[in-house]
Amino acid sequence: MNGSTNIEADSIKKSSVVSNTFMRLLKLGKPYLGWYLILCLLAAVVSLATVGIAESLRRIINAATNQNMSFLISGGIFALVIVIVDALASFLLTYLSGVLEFKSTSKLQVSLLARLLNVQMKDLDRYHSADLISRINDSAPAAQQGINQKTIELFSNLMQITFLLTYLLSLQYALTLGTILICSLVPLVMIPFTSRLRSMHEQRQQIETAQQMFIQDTVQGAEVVRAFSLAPKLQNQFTQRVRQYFNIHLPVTRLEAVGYNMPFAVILSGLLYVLSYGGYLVIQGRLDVGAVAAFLICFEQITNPVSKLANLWTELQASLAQGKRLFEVLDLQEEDESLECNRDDSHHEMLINNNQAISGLYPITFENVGFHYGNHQVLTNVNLTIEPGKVTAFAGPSGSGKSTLLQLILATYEPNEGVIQSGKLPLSRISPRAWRNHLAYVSQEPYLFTGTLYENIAWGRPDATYEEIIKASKSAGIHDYIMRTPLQYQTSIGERGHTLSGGERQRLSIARAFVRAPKLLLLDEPTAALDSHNEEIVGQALQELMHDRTTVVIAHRLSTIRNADHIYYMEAGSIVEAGTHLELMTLQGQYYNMVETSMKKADISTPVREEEL
Ligand SMILES: Nc1ncnc2c1ncn2[C@@H]1O[C@H](COP(=O)(O)OP(=O)(O)OP(=O)(O)O)[C@@H](O)[C@H]1O
Repeated sequence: MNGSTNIEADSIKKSSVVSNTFMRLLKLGKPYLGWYLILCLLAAVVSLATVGIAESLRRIINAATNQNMSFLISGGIFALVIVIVDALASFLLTYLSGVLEFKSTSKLQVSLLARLLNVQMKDLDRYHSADLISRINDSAPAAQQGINQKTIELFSNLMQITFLLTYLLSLQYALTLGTILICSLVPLVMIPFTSRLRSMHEQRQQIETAQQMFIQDTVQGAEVVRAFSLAPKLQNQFTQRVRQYFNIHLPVTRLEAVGYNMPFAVILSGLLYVLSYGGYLVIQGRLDVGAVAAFLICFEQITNPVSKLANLWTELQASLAQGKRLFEVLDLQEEDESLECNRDDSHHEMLINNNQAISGLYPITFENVGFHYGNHQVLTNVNLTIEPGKVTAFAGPSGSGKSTLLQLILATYEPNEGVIQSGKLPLSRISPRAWRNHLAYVSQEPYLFTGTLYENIAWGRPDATYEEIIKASKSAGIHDYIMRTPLQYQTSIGERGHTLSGGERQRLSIARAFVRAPKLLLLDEPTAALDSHNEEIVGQALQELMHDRTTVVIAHRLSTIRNADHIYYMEAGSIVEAGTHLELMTLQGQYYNMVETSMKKADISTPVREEEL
């Protein structure tokens, strides 16, 4: 009993999701109502022309049968006019449909990407990048076409059926009724296939996306694949995935093949009916030969849209499946939408507060901050202050939560407990976009975009002048290198900057931070992955960048930590020690142990480092 109630509730939920998706797909077409109107008008002209062609055929055949030359000529002229009108309207219909399809799809893709760029990071974390790419590249066009193309098709098919049947009724009542009966069987034979196809389309899409993710991971991890000789294993895995895809694709193709072809059996029996019953009516003297020919033409012209209508339903299932994927992303909340604004805040007040808060004049404070990724508690009861104009460093073992803390300052994630404030204003009430406009972030592994060296620096501040870009790259110590490349600032750096060394990539990202001239600088140990030579060059650039600027730095290198104004030492998501380097060394606690261990290591590898400390 309980089980059947659950099944019923499930199916009600599913059908409401389907109807909801359908209604939302329809709404996507709202801005293009004018286009639809023109296209429907053209579709109506094409449908009328089809009737005109059947009628001209009837006239020509009857004129020939009755050996009437003047009727033959007028029938020919009538046919010619109809053919010209039909050709013109068909051309315009196809062309304008294509333009509309491009316009509407690209607009949808743009808004989908805009949404992805602004959603909360915790939501983005749930998706694989290949899945998101496929939602933009595949789901958006398929869902949009399900509305644009299919709405026009639906209208033009219905129109064609109506005009043709009206014309046939005017020719012979009984023969037309039989035709209608046979035609109505076409969609009926499709019904058993449609609902099964919808769920199978969804499954197939999921497997397709998983395959794309696999390919993307394999291609991006090409170096590791080669280094660990993973090719045979991955090939094997991919073969299994292809087989899995085949296992779902095969029944879908079989169902589609039966579903699409069933109507043709009905159509053939219909033609047989028109020929035999029409022939009988001619013998009886109740119909002329030209009318039978017109009936044959019209029957073919009616069954075509009728079977298209039936297929339309099947195709709509695929569009609905894609629409569901599309709306899932479009429904994700944007960062600014989650801003905590109460009714007393006027927009103006918020702006003033924001500007004050992000002016870099106020300390950033954490009060009892806690954070978890899903169920994984990463930060617990964190209390700290980041003083303006000073360098605050975070040290601690790997996994203690330093990068996560930096992400909270970046407002990439929101704390689950406690509050982070800039001055007196909680970060949760500042627009993340406005907040980030005034800060720069340099990570351990800088992300570079496909493009030129110039473009990659300019991402720091797209409106920067050429001189500012040069100055920034000089400060970051990358200018000389750039000038040695073949096209200098216009040299392309390949996908994610793979043509550059680690040090060059890092200096480029520091130049990006320089050009931004941020009020708040966040550094996630940018020298951690560099050798000692590069570390020195990048280190000098960083010292200049940090000068007189509120800086938060995650430091593994002792040289970076030692120079900080204030140090927080973290363990297992909590701050266990805080103070200056000297204070913490005097304390002889965890920080002291870390320094001692590092010095011993440095002693073995590079004696110079000992002097640094
Ligand atoms: N996006 C994420 N989703 C889930 N868990 C995460 C995510 N990012 C980090 N973690 C987990 O949070 C914990 C803290 O990670 P975090 O990167 O903040 O530590 P860290 O101190 O910066 O480490 P490291 O010094 O090695 O960079 C780790 O256990 C990590 O596995």
